[in-house]
Amino acid sequence: MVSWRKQMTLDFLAFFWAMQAGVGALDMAVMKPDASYFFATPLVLASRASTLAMAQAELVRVALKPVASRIEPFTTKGDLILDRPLVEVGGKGVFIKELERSLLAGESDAAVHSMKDMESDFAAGTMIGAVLPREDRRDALVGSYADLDALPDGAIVGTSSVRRRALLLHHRPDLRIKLLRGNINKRIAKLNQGDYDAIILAVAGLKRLKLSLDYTPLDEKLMPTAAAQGALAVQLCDPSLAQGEKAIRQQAVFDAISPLACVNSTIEVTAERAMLAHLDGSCHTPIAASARFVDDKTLRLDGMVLSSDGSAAFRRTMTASKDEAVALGIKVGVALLDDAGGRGFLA
Ligand SMILES: NCc1[nH]cc(CCC(=O)O)c1CC(=O)O
Repeated sequence: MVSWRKQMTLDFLAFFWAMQAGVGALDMAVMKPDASYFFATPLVLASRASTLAMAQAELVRVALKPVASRIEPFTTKGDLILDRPLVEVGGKGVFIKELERSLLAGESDAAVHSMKDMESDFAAGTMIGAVLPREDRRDALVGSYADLDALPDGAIVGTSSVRRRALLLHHRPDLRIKLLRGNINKRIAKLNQGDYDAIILAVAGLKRLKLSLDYTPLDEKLMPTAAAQGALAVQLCDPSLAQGEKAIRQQAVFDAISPLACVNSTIEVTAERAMLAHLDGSCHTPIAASARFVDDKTLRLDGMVLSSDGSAAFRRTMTASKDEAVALGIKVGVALLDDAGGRGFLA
């Protein structure tokens, strides 16, 4: 097998020869071997070790073909501490930091994340190489009840998300919300044991794990979703900051990852995350942000902030050109803060 470095040289020589001989761009495209030649060793995808994270990383691995890649699992702090709400363990970053460390240390080439779990600012020197086509973003009511209205008085509902808790209590103050952490299979096992009447999980996770169980996707009018829910992000080192051989490999990684991007999903999550960043990226505050295209050029962003017990809630919907996703996110964020009477509302 020809090493990728030697192949680079050969490719350059071929290009040089083609320039000299006046071969057209079309012929060059045909001469160019497939992207997998860059990797003497396969592209290493870092993932959390949970079953959902591994299934998501596998989606990226398959999408990357013909570039050869393998998945390297990492156990994160968020996976180890399961008896406390995420906000107490250190917020969303607990799922991400170990993967970022592996990227920066050169142990992995790219990291696959649920974008919902990424803070607004990630490790310096890294970037989002691609946001994949988004899965169904809705929350699901899992269990034998067909809808929130069908839950009996005082029913015990499992979730550890401050947003889901606040929204549930907003609609049904009688419900008893009980902490539920751990990977999806453990959560479902706890439901089946009878610890809860129902639990809330993301539809995206259930679909990606191909779990066949009873669930009802919840209407987004009642349960607006978290920023970037259902979106997968691939994070990598910014190749423009590297030097020498590292830069060559990081550029090859970038070139392999960037075609996986879905433009519309990227624009949606950009608006949602801009709103979240303007309000509070810490996930202490219940915040929903969900953007959708209303036509080819126009984006509508639905944003909501609630008090943690759901008794107070503010919601705004605005539209803007798809080229102004960040401005739209900030505009909705500003309006919500104004409605809520300022930053004092954010816990
Ligand atoms: N914090 C856990 C988490 N992060 C992303 C998902 C679901 C997959 C997605 O939103 O893409 C989940 C599980 C859940 O909310 O049920």
